[in-house]
Parts: sequence; structure tokens; C-alpha cells
Amino acid sequence: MAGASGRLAWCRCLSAVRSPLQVVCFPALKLHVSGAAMRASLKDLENAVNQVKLLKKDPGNEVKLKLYALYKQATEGPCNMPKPGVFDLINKAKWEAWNALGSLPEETARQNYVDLVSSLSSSSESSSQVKPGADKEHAGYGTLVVTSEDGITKIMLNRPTRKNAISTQMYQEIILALKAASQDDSAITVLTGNGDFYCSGNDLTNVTDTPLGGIEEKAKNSTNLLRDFVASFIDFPKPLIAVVNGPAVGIAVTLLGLFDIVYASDRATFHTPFSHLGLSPEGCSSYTFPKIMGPTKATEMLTFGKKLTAREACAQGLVTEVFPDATFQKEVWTRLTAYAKLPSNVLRISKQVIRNREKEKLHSVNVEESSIIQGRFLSEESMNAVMNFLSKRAKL
Ligand SMILES: CCCC/C=C/CC(=O)SCCNC(=O)CCNC(=O)[C@H](O)C(C)(C)COP(=O)(O)OP(=O)(O)OC[C@H]1O[C@@H](n2cnc3c(N)ncnc32)[C@H](O)[C@@H]1OP(=O)(O)O
Repeated sequence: MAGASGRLAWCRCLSAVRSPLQVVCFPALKLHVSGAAMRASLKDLENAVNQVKLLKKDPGNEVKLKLYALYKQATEGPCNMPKPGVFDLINKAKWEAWNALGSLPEETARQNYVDLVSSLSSSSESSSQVKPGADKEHAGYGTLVVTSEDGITKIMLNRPTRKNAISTQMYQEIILALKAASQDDSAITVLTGNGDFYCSGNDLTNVTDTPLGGIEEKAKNSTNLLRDFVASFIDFPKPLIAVVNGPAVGIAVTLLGLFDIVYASDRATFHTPFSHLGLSPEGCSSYTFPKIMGPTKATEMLTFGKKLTAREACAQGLVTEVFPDATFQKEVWTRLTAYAKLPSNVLRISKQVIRNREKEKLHSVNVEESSIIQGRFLSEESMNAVMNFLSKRAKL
């Protein structure tokens, strides 16, 4: 079905996505997907395409890319174009958005497109009036989008083109965002990812900014940062919820053992390839994972790098509940909005009653894991794994 409609969408998107800078800089929009019956017709798709032209508010380049990808998938099926070159940034962003949909069926893509446009139309209508409780974006973050609304502070990892890999700046900003959220008046705090990934773990290019003191100093700085980062999750005083919108890797997975609820899209996967990277478990996973899933399942994941589907992770207790990707955002946010209406002081007390007796133990595990991984950062296996990734010879 690669006909005129497909070419039209490509042209439409070319004019919509003006510069790669805008792709990263536009504030991300919440993608509430309607739970309407999964039966959008071709006519519905055509109507939705026309509706996009009538939007009062520019939805931002992230959303335009999503619309582009869904339209291509709905009309042409899985991505059938060669990957554009590294310098062709706009076409590469579009290719990545389409390719990320994998083998999503055409009817589902059509339905998702229609649902997305309908959610944009309603948010565009209501955005013309300033309503109480509207999203309040916290300024000052470069790698995150932090908002507070309806008793929920949402910390969204916002490096979608790097699969939300955690750069040094992002580690520092998450520590700051958690500190601020622990003191604000929201009832619950949510961590999620922008784009098709939840998070691809530690940014492997972090190692390239080696200080004057050389790699030993780099390893020490990384270890201190890791320890402080994990400590800010251990100490977080109110319910902390992970909304795992897509694949999670490395430290993004291990930390889940410190969350109070983990909701996952059925597109999410959970992968801790530490041995492949010459690393050792962190994020208190050497303690939390055996407790959550038993030592043998924990060993399969942490030592042998077994990747789990969302349903497997749920069966093993790492994930609380799995939702179909098409209705994930709508179902999860409806549920969280209801939870956040409960008395916030009681939620805080309840979390602390459940978690506090473990805190001291978790801190000592964190210190121990951090000191072990410091040696691993300097190991030949770890350095080779990073160099292989950076020179594009290896991927997970
Ligand atoms: C300081 C504390 C240290 C704590 C230690 C923590 C341990 C860990 O977290 S271990 C896990 C580390 N993560 C990885 O090893 C993941 C590496 N990435 C990949 O294998 C793949 O990128 C992927 C499987 C996550 C995704 O593959 P896919 O084909 O879908 O997308 P790509 O084209 O590869 O990705 C797009 C773009 O993003 C870059 N990127 C993705 N993940 C990372 C990362 N973790 N670090 C640095 N860069 C990453 C990727 O290179 C691509 O860049 P280009 O467009 O320039 O090619």
C-alpha cells in the first residue's frame, strides 16, 4: 500500500519537522490513548488526517514523529526504507520513529493514530482556556521533563533519540528531581521515559570525558555518582511508581526493585547484561532481586543476562501489572490519578512502614555494590565492551 497517501505523509512530515534541534527541544506532550474499541476504519484514518490540520496548537515534533510513524505503519506496514546516513538527521529521526514500531499490525497502527489525534484534539481544545491543575512544568532540567499535576509529580527521561540512556547530567538531574519531589506537595511520584524506550541504562559514552586524573579518577567519580544516585531512590519518602513504557536495560531495570509499583507496557523488556559488559550488579539488585524472584531467577537475569518480557517480569514479581501498549498510557494514568487523590500523608506513612526497616540494609548493599563495580569499570572486559559499542561493533 505504498501509494500516494504514503508519499503525502512523508512530505507532510518533512514540512512539519523543521530541524533536528526542534525535535529535541519541543516540550513533550502526554500521549493519552483512548480505550475505544480497536476498530478504526480507513475512513476514520482519513478523518483523523484531516483533523490534524485543524489542531489549534502545534503538538511538537515528538508527537509529529509519532503521527508520521503510525501513519506509515498503518498505510505501508513495517518500515521498508534503508536507514538514512548519520548526517541526514531529520530523515534518520523519521526512520527511527517508524522502525521502532516493529511489526505492529496495520489495524493497530491505524487505531493508535486515530486515538492519538483524538487525544490531541481534546487537549488542543482545552488548552485555549487556562484550567486549574493544568500541567506545571518545572524549569531548569536539560535531560528530563518534570511536571506536577493532580497530585502526581512526573519525572520523564527525555533523551528519546539516545533511547533515554542516562548521561552524567541525567544522573545528576534525577537526583535533584527526586529531592524536589520528596519535598513538594504531590502524593506520588512517577518515573517514565519519552519515546519508544523506557531507558537503555548507563550512557556508554559517559566514559569518554576522562578527567585529568585519568581513568582511575573517572572510575572513582562514576562510583560516587552511582552510589548517590541509588541512595536517592532508597531514601525517597513517598510512593514511587515506574511507568515502563518500553524496553529497559541495565540500571533502569535494577532500580525497579526500589520502586513501590512498576507498571509496564506489554512492549517493555527487562535486560541486565552485566556479564556481557564486564560489569557487576548495582542498584541494590544483588539484594532486591533474589528477594523478589528467588536466587535462581535472579542469577539468570543478573549473572547470565537473560532478557525478560513484561509478562515474565510480572510473573516473577518485578513488575506489578502489564497493560496492552495501545491502552497503556490511558489505563495507567487513570489509575494513578485515582491513587493520588488518597490522603498524601497516609501514603507517605504507609510507604515508610513498608520500606523503612530495609533502608539501612539497602544503603550498605549500595555501598558494597558500588565498591565492587568501581573495580569492574577499570577491568579489561568492561573497557573492551564499551569500546566495541562505541565503535559500533556490538549492540545488545
Ligand atoms: C555511572 C554509573 C554507572 C552505572 C552502571 C550501569 C550499568 C548499566 O546500565 S549496563 C547497560 C548499559 N546499556 C547498554 O549496554 C545499552 C547499549 N545500547 C544498545 O545496545 C542499543 O542501543 C539498544 C539495544 C538499547 C537499542 O538498539 P536500537 O537498535 O533500538 O537503537 P540504536 O540505534 O542502537 O539507538 C539509538 C541511538 O542511541 C544510542 N544509544 C542507545 N543506548 C545507548 C547507551 N546506553 N549509551 C550510549 N548510547 C546509546 C545508540 O548508540 C544510537 O546512537 P546513533 O544513532 O548515534 O547510532
